[in-house]
Amino acid sequence: MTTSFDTEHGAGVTASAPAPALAARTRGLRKVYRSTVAVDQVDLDVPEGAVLGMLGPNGSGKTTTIRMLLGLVRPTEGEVELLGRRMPDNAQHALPDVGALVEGPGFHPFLSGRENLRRLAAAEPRLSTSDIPKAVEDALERVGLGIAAHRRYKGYSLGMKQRLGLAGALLVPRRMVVLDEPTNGLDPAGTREIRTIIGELHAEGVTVLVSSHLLAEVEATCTHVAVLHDGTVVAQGELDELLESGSPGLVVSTPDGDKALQALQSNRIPGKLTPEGVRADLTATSAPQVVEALVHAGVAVHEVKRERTGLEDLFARLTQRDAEGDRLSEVDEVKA
Ligand SMILES: Nc1ncnc2c1ncn2[C@@H]1O[C@H](COP(=O)(O)OP(=O)(O)OP(=O)(O)O)[C@@H](O)[C@H]1O
Repeated sequence: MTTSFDTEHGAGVTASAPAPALAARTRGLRKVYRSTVAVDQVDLDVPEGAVLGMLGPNGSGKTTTIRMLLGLVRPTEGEVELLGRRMPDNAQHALPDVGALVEGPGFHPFLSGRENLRRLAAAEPRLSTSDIPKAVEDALERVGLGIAAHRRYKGYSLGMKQRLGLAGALLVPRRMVVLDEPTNGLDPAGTREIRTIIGELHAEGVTVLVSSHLLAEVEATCTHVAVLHDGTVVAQGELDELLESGSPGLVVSTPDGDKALQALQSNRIPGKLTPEGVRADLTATSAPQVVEALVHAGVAVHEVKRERTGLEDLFARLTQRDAEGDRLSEVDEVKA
């Protein structure tokens, strides 16, 4: 896929297949803090309507990337486009459509959650004064903070602070919501609620960018993933494709296991018997070729599925510090 940077409209120009519309993207993004390279050569694509999970070890550059996307930090080099607008110069046009929960939202410690949210709501260009009370109550309810809304922010637990930050992001309908570690400090019930809210936003067509350390959460909630390591993106794309790319195996359910294995062998496809049928190795062949070989041999194929690795395996392999060569070859595979 070839892309170009169209600052006015945000649409990628392709020579061949049409590019997916992108809610956010970066090209050659780099941020250097004195001697620390926090982010380097990051080309991130966040497709419209996706729930993209940004994963990476501590210090891999997730927060810095998010802050540059939102115009909170100016890149040392590179370009950022958010909802078709160049950032940070067009922040005032892009940001009203973007709800964000980033580290350390500036809430006032001696005001209640509700009062803090009202102050935030007053600064929302899309909210009229008369709509503020309802918008605030709706957002508090949505994040499960209704009962504690009268209490001072100062006395909130970390999880309650996270919920209030999330309420601020959801004060008005958004085209995109950016959540930096939203489950930080939340108990399992709170984590489940965040998952539900992300699911609701996705169903409404809102693009969600969420950074997380919780791989299981990302696997359960995200359609897309970007893995960062040492400030660079080592893999990105659809979650299913990334998971499948790590395991070149096809699991075939069939009552004719022996016949299937024979068919694989006569087509020089490595395979083995499994309880449900056979597993064909896809290192040197494709899934359609396996199916064709089996069907041609008269094997009753009931079900075919690619083997998937867990996100945890994929993440470990991509971010392994002592396996640079392996990591790079896998990235090529993933991007191919
Ligand atoms: N304001 C800053 N000044 C100096 N160095 C910074 C600053 N912000 C980030 N860094 C450094 O940049 C690197 C990337 O940090 P960043 O917070 O973006 O990573 P992260 O992936 O979000 O980490 P975590 O998962 O721990 O939140 C780290 O080495 C960090 O110490």
